[in-house]
Amino acid sequence: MKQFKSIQHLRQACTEIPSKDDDAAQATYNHQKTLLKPPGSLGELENLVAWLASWQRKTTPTLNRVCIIVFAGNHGVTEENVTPYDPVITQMMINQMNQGHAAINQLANTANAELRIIPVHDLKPTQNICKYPAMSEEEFLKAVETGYNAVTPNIDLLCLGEVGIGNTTIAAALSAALFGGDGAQWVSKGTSTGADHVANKQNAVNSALALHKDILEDPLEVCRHLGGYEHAALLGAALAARHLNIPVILDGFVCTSAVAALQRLNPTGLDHTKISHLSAEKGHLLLAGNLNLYPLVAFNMRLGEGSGAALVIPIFQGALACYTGMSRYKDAGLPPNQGS
Ligand SMILES: Cc1cc2ncn([C@H]3O[C@H](COP(=O)(O)O)[C@@H](O)[C@H]3O)c2cc1C
Ligand SMILES: O=C(O)c1cccnc1
Repeated sequence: MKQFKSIQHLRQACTEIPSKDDDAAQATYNHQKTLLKPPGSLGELENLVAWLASWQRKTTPTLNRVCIIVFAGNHGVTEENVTPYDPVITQMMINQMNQGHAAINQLANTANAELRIIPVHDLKPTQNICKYPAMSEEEFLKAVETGYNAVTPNIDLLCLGEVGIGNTTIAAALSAALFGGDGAQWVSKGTSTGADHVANKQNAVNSALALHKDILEDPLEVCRHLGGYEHAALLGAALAARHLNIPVILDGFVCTSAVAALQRLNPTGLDHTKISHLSAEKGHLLLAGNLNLYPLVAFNMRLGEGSGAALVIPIFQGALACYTGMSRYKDAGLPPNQGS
């Protein structure tokens, strides 16, 4: 079991990270040129195979074990009336997921993926970020460890998701703290349909930024002061995946905000991740742009739970099936590809 004894110890794990295997990526492009199709005709699918190979560090990537991990947490900022839903829904959604009845269960089944649901900090809420640091150092590091240790080395592709009433406010606060701007730029409605919640969310983000102004230059302190338990676990899981050569698919705004600090700590820190879909939360586009990570699809979804990440798994499965299943020109008795 991984333990982080201090923020400094965690910072070191975030900065000293393996790089990708460019030779494995190049080997996939070489093989793709021999396949029975015009060169490059599978477009982005060819790049996805190369990306999987470079982070799995093998010339023939595998997707035998695709795992979706949903981290759950609660948030003191719900005191600020930032969401119409009661925090008890977080536990209720975990129960539903454990019984197979949530949206994520249907999408996970469709993609043949394993689903793990992990409550963080026993679902006890963080402190209200408008008044206090969200977590103590110990609480923060424990939540990061929970995420880190949830990732087992046998996973081929890790999809990340979350549930936690109030967590889109936290996503906006983290994004503003890491990349500048204020509540007006980063907040949108989350689960709400009313303007009142949006105004309250903006005010909450602005007062949290003012309260914690002295730590905004330090990405991990930003995560501790303005983040949430599930956000910290998501960061830990994405970090573990990097150390274990596992590529990662992120869900929407909440997931992306949770792991963004990894790129601030090392400019390549999120290169092993892809954003699955562009969330309907407007902050997601701004955040993706700041991270230089571009979502694979835009379906106007704003659910969370890992739903967007699960949705794109079949794209990767299709890309790999072509790569491993197609004939080469020479298998078909044809001369080598004339287009290459
Ligand atoms: C029934 C229900 C199921 C959900 N599944 C994911 N979320 C999503 O909505 C919440 C964040 O939105 P906000 O910041 O507006 O509270 C998180 O739980 C997120 O996973 C849900 C929300 C609800 C109500
Ligand atoms: O994009 C997200 O992550 C999101 C949007 C709305 C509600 N929950 C999550």
